Amino acid sequence: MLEFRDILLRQGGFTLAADFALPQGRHAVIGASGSGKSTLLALVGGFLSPERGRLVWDGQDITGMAPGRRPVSTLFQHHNLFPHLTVAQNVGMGLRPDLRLDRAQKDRVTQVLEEVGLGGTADRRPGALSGGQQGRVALARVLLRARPLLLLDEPFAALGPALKSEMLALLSRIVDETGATVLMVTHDPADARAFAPLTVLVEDGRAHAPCPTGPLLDDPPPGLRAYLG
Ligand SMILES: Nc1ncnc2c1ncn2[C@@H]1O[C@H](COP(=O)(O)OP(=O)(O)OP(=O)(O)O)[C@@H](O)[C@H]1O
Repeated sequence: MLEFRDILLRQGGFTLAADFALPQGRHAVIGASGSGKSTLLALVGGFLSPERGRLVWDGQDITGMAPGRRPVSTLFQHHNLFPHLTVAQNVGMGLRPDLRLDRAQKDRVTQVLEEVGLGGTADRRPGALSGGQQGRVALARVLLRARPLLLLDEPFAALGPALKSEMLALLSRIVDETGATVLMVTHDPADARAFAPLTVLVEDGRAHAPCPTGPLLDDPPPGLRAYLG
């Protein structure tokens, strides 16, 4: 469980407040543009520090912990793949950034590439793959890191609808298998409905406690209604 205990984070003239607990499982993060969704993820990832409050993961205070030491992996919209490395090397970096992988680790890379439907692409470079395949490489790297907290910021926004729903289904399956806790920022209510039983609404600099996705989107509060159109 991830607890936001009386958090206040200041960024320029903007403040983000959060005071709730996030249970294990899949969560969408939804809210108008500029409401603070990416800021919330940056707080959990350790890239921004709160001026007040604590962030607690499974009873451990991680407020001051460096990003690389947190139990967190992040999947960004721009997949941050290294163009000069092969697919297998890009994925292997999830295990060891220096890429000194032993036999068992190399086998795990092969296995996770199979899982995301990329068996046979290990020796290619990202530039030789489609956008959807590149997204899967980034997903494979995140899965291999196997951190219990997964942050996704509009991860599949660039994909077509069919590929996107395929990736969301794959991600849901793997998250359920691993028992991870996920926060996924999305602008698409259909993605939130498909992926996340619970949604964190971010409204005017306040992140609200997660609530059931369907009812929230069926009857959104005025700000969210205006944003969703
Ligand atoms: N580096 C910064 N310095 C000062 N203010 C910032 C900075 N980055 C973002 N902000 C402000 O913080 C607020 C929240 O930004 P954030 O990116 O979290 O919103 P968001 O909900 O993710 O928006 P979007 O949906 O448009 O990506 C915005 O009002 C933005 O102007």
